[in-house]
Amino acid sequence: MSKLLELNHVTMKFGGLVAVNDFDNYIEEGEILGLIGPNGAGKTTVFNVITGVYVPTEGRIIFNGVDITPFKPHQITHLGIARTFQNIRLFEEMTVLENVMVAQHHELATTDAEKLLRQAGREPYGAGGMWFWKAVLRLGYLDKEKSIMKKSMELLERMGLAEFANEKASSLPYGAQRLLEIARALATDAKLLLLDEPAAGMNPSESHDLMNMIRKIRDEFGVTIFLIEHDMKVVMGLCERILVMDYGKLIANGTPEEVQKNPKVIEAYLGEEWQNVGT
Ligand SMILES: Nc1ncnc2c1ncn2[C@@H]1O[C@H](COP(=O)(O)OP(=O)(O)OP(=O)(O)O)[C@@H](O)[C@H]1O
Repeated sequence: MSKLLELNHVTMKFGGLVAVNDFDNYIEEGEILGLIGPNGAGKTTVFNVITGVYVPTEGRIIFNGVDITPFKPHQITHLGIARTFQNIRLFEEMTVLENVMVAQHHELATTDAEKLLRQAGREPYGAGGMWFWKAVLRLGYLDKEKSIMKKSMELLERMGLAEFANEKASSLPYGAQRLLEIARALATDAKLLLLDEPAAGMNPSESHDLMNMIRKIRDEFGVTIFLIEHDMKVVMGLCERILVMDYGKLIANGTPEEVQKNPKVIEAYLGEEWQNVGT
């Protein structure tokens, strides 16, 4: 297997606070990799430096052989890294289908529509610009719209969300909203999917379905998965390898079995209660 993403001695400081401290690891192509650790350990900051939200203070990030360290978020999305967030970030007023269609905005943006909107002084994807995309999607204003709609419907079908296509995103059950976020990320043709606490707020049956869906996405879409998760049943049952962070530092790297037995991990994070979880 080849390395899809490498983090080479990455450090991220916010003033005096070292949120990520000399993080040195990699993600193999096709892997389902977990990132765990206590609150404030630096997990989301790792996602933020990978996706270009922050440029790391030190170190390099290599994706598919390309040094993406200084790249802007939209460039990184374009190269094939997509993410979901801890708190669901859907366009609530749009339908499920429209949410997936808008996520392909880098395709829409190849037309003059975005330029037009910028000239008019409006942010294309901010609240003010949303009316515009809604109109574009509804009216079939752009030539590409039909193929984007077809691709979006196929994606919804594969994710088991097709029955909700014309419902408002906010009307979906919670677990389905989380799946819709993943569908949106996949719509960008991502090679690497970063999932920030995908099982947060899910009941046991929803998180069980989520695990199956994530495996299916990896197998059928050929996507590599890197996920942050506090639900140990999900992490231990799903991930092939797990990285553990504490106070910005990587303290362990191994299979679920290895990580569960690691005394440093038990002390920093897992404690006693995880032992009831099993694998
Ligand atoms: N933009 C920022 N400015 C200043 N400090 C920040 C910033 N982003 C994160 N931090 C700090 O960096 C540390 C790591 O935060 P981070 O959100 O990465 O942790 P986490 O492991 O994802 O935690 P959780 O499990 O609670 O989501 C925290 O102390 C946080 O307050």
